Amino acid sequence: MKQIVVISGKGGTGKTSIVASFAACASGRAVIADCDVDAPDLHIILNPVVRERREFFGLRRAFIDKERCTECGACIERCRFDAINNFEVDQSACEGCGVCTLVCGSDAVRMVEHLSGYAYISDTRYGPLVHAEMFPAEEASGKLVTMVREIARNLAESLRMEMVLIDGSPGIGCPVISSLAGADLALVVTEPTISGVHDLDRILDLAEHFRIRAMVCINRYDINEDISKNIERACDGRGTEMVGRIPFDMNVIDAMVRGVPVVELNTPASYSIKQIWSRLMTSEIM
Ligand SMILES: Nc1ncnc2c1ncn2[C@@H]1O[C@H](COP(=O)(O)OP(=O)(O)OP(=O)(O)O)[C@@H](O)[C@H]1O
Ligand code: SF4
Ligand code: SF4
Repeated sequence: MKQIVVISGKGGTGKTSIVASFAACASGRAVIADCDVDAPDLHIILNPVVRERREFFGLRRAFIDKERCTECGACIERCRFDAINNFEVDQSACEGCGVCTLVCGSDAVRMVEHLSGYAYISDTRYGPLVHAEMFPAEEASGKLVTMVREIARNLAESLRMEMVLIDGSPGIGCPVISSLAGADLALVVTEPTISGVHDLDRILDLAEHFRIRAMVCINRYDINEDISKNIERACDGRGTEMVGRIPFDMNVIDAMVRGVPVVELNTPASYSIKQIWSRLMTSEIM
């Protein structure tokens, strides 16, 4: 069973449109995992029917037992996040570091689990989808990504699916590291803008660091063909394979509004996406 992750250095490059199309291409052969847990939107195109919900416990938070607290102030002094005021922990400021439990000589602080979101296993017309929601102001999205990936991997194994197809988080922070780790192949989606070029470099460095084979595609390549050529040269220079160029195509937006993967329509973008999929499937890693 192989794990393919689609990532991008920045949001809005077209990652979700591409993963939804790949889901259609892989229909019945893949478990799909939406690891963009901070802003999940794959469900908009895949219209999942939820089958199972699992609780997600993020960071543990501190609680002070007023009965035991001697009001010595040691925890207030040592909390780096100024989360303790008037011998009470402000739950939205507590980062769960646990320092207060270590400095309290009266055993008055407890670290308590709390519900931070849910992971879901759903059915879609292309196969199972594992997705998640984080409650507002919650943190630990990297941990939730790890949970989504673990559920997806176990599901793929039990259903004897060929692959897990992962819609990764954008950026290069903790959630994207959790999306990438242990993947067999990463497709990096970029676009021909200055920030796109800069972010591409950072995300390729990250994939290289984890020794994950990365390939690149340029979405909306024709909005600036000069920058697209620069991206191609940069990939050449790094020895990274450029697997495709997707043109700007209003049908992609239309498909998203209609809730269908664009590959289900006959359009210039869908043709390019199918070609990219074929290249991924014929890569020696698969
Ligand atoms: N080739 C294209 N031509 C025209 N519009 C496109 C193309 N690819 C994507 N779009 C549009 O760009 C927007 C962003 O695409 P999408 O949501 O797939 O990107 P994303 O990288 O997953 O974004 P996010 O980081 O917000 O999840 C959407 O409105 C989508 O319809
Ligand atoms: S767990 Fe850390 S952040 Fe939270 S109150 Fe204690 S010291 Fe502060
Ligand atoms: S360190 Fe313990 S006893 Fe001292 S103020 Fe904090 S909770 Fe209370």
